[in-house]
Amino acid sequence: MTEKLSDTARDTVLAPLFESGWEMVEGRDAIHKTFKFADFTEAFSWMTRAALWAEKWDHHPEWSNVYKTVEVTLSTHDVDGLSSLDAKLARKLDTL
Ligand SMILES: C[C@H](O)[C@H](O)[C@H]1CNC2=NC(N)=NC(=O)C2=N1
Repeated sequence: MTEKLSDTARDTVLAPLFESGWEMVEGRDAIHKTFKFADFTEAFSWMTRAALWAEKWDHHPEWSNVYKTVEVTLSTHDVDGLSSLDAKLARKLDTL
């Protein structure tokens, strides 16, 4: 069962993500990061790899792509806020 991140978990789990460019979305319990690539092919192939992880983990990003930029917001809709699944997916997106 997925649960909202506790205050203590937030300190340990979110801190490294903030270091790598993720930030809280204003007015919402969600995190956001802008990913920039060399060109559209790089951006879209990264999205394709990301989509396979999202599907494997049944946890999906809110995202949009314009040319070589991908805007990603992560939140867990089932709990209306951040869960460990968002942190897990964020870490994966940072390494793809
Ligand atoms: C039924 C299915 O498991 C759920 O709707 C999953 C699918 N992907 C999801 N993705 C995200 N980001 N949050 C969810 O709560 C969620 N729930």
